[in-house]
Amino acid sequence: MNAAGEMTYPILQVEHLSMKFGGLVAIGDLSFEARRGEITALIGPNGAGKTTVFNCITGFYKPTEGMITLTRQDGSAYLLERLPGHEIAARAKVARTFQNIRLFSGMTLLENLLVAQHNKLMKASGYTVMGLLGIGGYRQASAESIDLAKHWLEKADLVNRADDPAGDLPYGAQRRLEIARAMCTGPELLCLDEPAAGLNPRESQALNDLLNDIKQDTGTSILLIEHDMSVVMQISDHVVVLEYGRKISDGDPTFVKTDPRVIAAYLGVEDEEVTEVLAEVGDDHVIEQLDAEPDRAHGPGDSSSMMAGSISDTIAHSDEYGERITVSPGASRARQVEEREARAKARAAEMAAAPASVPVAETAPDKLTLIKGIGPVNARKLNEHGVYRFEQIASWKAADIRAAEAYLEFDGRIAREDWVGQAKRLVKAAAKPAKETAAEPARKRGSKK
Ligand SMILES: Nc1ncnc2c1ncn2[C@@H]1O[C@H](COP(=O)(O)OP(=O)(O)OP(=O)(O)O)[C@@H](O)[C@H]1O
Repeated sequence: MNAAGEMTYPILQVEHLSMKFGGLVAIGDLSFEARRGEITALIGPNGAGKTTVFNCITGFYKPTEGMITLTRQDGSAYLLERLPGHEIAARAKVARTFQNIRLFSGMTLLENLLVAQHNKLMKASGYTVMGLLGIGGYRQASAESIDLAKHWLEKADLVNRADDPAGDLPYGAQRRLEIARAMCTGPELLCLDEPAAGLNPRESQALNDLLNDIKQDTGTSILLIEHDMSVVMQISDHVVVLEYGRKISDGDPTFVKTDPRVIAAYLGVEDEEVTEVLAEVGDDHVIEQLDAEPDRAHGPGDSSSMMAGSISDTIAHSDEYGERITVSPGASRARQVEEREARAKARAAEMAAAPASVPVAETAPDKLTLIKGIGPVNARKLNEHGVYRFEQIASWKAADIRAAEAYLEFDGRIAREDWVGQAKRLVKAAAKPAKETAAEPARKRGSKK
């Protein structure tokens, strides 16, 4: 309910959305809302499932499970997962842009915006040649379309180039033209897939201005996928963060920016980078939270990355080498979680108590930070638990990895970053010069014979 006492429904409600591609679960039990008249950003690392969510909303994919409800200003509601793609645009009034610019590059800017209004013009023509010749409402509709196109060219700061081919525009201007074209369809929800990708700071600013204009002047709600945090943080009213197809944070930009789950999981950065981000944020509270136990209030906490919302499926993804990675066998059953954590803690304690396979005192410890993914903070934590050597990490079995992940609160990350493989390679590299040195005299002796 708003201040005037009217019921206000979110424009978009995504409920328990799942999308599977064969055995791969790209989205798992995702729920979030986009509020009317606001800019909602959907962010997350590469492969988090953002574009898949867009594709489900705009009818490119039919979700495996879940419900996507769009409620228009007049109160009419549409279940988008049941509508054919073209009706999502025409009836539910959802428009979108793509990660890769899709303009008619040989047509002028004005023509691009008129083509976007093709459906409206054809309707006005009554689908007859007579209509196209100017009888009936066609002439008026055509004039209105030109006015609308000019209006959006002005808003996008492109009116001076109305008669140039779209392909001649600089990249940032092409992005704005795409948005202007989408606005010519009169959407109530505008979905933008990485509109700031490849823009320089000046172009990013022009984009921010255009999106703010759209929000303020037309009341159009915007759903935005974006990697450029300067855009996200400046213009969004609400941010939803995904990781591996699941929601890990949801709130206003200030909340999300300082959410340890986002810093640790979304940014997926080295410890030192996390520390830098925290230093920038200047929030001791966040640092305390990172050191503390998972925050159960924000999710079932079945994993150390503290995903919000329960999930009944195993989430799996391809890594960069095309291998499947199981992210988390999700279950919001607290008991199971506690048992698993207790097992992991016991294993971590065993690891700490067990004598290191190489006596630490005899040689200097290895520089664990050479393993990608281990920063100084976690190297210290590992040292505290008796792990000093690449050899120790190289010999980790699945249970050790789980224990270390539980201890470092790095759910799935150690496996994903293949610390064991990295450690093995480092052990091998360290052994190499020694072998070569040993082989050298033999070779020399051989050559004398
Ligand atoms: N059509 C498809 N068939 C099979 N797998 C797919 C398909 N579309 C997406 N995926 C997989 O789903 C997962 C999510 O992909 P998606 O493109 O939605 O992520 P994203 O968050 O948009 O990533 P990026 O930021 O890199 O664009 C990835 O593992 C991807 O490989």
